[in-house]
Amino acid sequence: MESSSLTERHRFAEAERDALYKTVFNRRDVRGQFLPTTVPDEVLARVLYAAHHAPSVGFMQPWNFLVIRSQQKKQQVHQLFSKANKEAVELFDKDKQKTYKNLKLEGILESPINLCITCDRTRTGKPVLGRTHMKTMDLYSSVCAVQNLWLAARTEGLGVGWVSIMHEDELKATLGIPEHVVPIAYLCIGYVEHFKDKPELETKGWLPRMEISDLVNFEEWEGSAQSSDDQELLSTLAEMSDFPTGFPVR
Ligand SMILES: Cc1cc2c(cc1C)N(C[C@H](O)[C@H](O)[C@H](O)COP(=O)(O)O)c1[nH]c(=O)[nH]c(=O)c1N2
Repeated sequence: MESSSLTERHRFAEAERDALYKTVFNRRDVRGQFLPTTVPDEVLARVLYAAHHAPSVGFMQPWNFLVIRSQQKKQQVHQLFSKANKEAVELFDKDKQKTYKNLKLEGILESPINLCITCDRTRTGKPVLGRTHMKTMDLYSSVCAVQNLWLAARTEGLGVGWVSIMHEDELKATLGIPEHVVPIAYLCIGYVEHFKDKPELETKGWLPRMEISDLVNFEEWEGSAQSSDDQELLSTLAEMSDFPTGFPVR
């Protein structure tokens, strides 16, 4: 078989690829524009099912999905956020504190669904294939589930906001999460008035997006380009950064 047909064989059609990249580049962390509109259960089921098809170390599938709809439970979690957020602001330099205070960093009460994605570190017993040496791999597996859900939600027109400004032990106590289970992501989910074009932390001057070509190295840490292929890759990446939205697919 010719090499060109080999490379084409498994590639998705252009429109399908565009749809995936569009999803990636238009996904946003949403905190502020939630609508109270109910999320139909079949939509929620689809994004949860997408999360459940994430990769996991040793096929451990360490995740659980805690769906929170009651305003009472949301209030309790919101209190955890408020307390931790007051502590958090003090940790930044004085000049950054003003910007910090102007950021909305959660949408716990306004979003119709809160979701806690967890990692059960004992899910398939010991040892776990692939976690024998790098012990945090189960945690990363649950993060993969979060990302699957986040992307699937974007295609459904659902906003997702990740809230991590709270004490882990307090969140566990509030949600009744047992000792051996780690809360990975507390997410606020719902339909939104609009999706922003860029991260709010970028537009509000917290931090800029870095140049990807500054983050790619070769053969070893801080290794510079070795070959013309390496150079080519770097210049292609540098050109991509020229697009205002990060990519030409809109
Ligand atoms: C592990 C983790 C934890 C958090 C976040 C993300 C991730 C990956 N983010 C969202 C984060 O600020 C956001 O992803 C970046 O600013 C980039 O913006 P977009 O996600 O591209 O819109 C986030 N945002 C926020 O307002 N409050 C928070 O507590 C957190 N926590």
